[in-house]
Amino acid sequence: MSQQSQQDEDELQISGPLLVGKLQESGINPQDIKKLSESGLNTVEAVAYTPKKALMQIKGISEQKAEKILAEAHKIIPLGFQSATEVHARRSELVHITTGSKNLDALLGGGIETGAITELFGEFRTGKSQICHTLAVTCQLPVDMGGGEGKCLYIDTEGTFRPVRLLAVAERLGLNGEEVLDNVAYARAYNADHQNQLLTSASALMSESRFCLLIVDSVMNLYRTDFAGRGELSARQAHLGKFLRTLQRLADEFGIAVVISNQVMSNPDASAGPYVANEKKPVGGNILAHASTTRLQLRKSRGNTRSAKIYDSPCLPESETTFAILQSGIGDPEEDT
Ligand SMILES: Nc1ncnc2c1ncn2[C@@H]1O[C@H](COP(=O)(O)OP(=O)(O)OP(=O)(O)O)[C@@H](O)[C@H]1O
Repeated sequence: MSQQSQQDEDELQISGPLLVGKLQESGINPQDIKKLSESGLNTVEAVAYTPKKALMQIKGISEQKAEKILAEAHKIIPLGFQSATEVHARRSELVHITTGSKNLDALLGGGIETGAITELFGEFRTGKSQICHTLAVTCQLPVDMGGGEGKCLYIDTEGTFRPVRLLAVAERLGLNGEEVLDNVAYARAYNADHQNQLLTSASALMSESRFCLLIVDSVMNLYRTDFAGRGELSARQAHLGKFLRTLQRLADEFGIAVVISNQVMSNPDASAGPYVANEKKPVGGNILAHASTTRLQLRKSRGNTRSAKIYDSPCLPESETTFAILQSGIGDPEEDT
């Protein structure tokens, strides 16, 4: 093991999630631990959050074994009630990752929240992918500079990932371009099943070193092509639900920020819901709406300026701001001189 990865592992063990191997000390046998880890359950937290039924779907894990594993995991990770004071103290430690734009950060209460899913939706060219590229770099900054001091995982479903855009952001921030690229783990997803499977590899990577951001750009693209037609809608939503639950689990387990971009479609029933007439709404239905902690709507404005509006958030007001897409990544309109 290299010095760097040993250091990463030590850091994870001190402050981060507990690796699933810890269950061996509780009497779970190493073969069963290997099976858990091969199914994407790389931490004790992941095991503790998994329902018994799902554990029993792992080949070689019987009901009795699943009960024993869960009982031991719950001894280490208690899932009961806690006081609001404790919740408040934990939440005040949450890190926010800067978007590169002061306006956008202020709108988001400091930046992109870790431990949660943030959805960016809007028409093409509204800046969704550009925000993702900028975040892949800013997340690597120290916490006092608006970063999360961690690496980034980037799942690209559209083939629009461009490392050269990361280099431009790195240059602006005075970071070493080579190191910045090394800290981004990239995967192109080719179909909805593959997109789902990539989360298993993502979980394994996150249990090896410190990641603080997972990007999926864009979340619905492959679902829209793999599940065409109304007849497949319920199968699509079930598949999507599983994908989003895993994303949320990873956010909880590793304390990472999850950012998903999403497309929009014309709203056939403009009178229903909060979207006014002629406005396009995000795809993915209620399942996606409920899975996203914060939903940010992006719109095109003049030139390289874009507007962003909080559409749904548990604690942010529905306000609006503007930002700019610059050669050096996301910034503010006034920077563009
Ligand atoms: N190097 C650059 N410098 C400045 N602006 C750029 C640069 N590269 C791309 N842009 C601008 O970014 C915009 C595209 O944004 P982005 O790729 O984030 O769109 P999107 O919302 O992800 O759209 P889509 O749904 O098509 O993927 C375009 O207006 C383009 O001009």
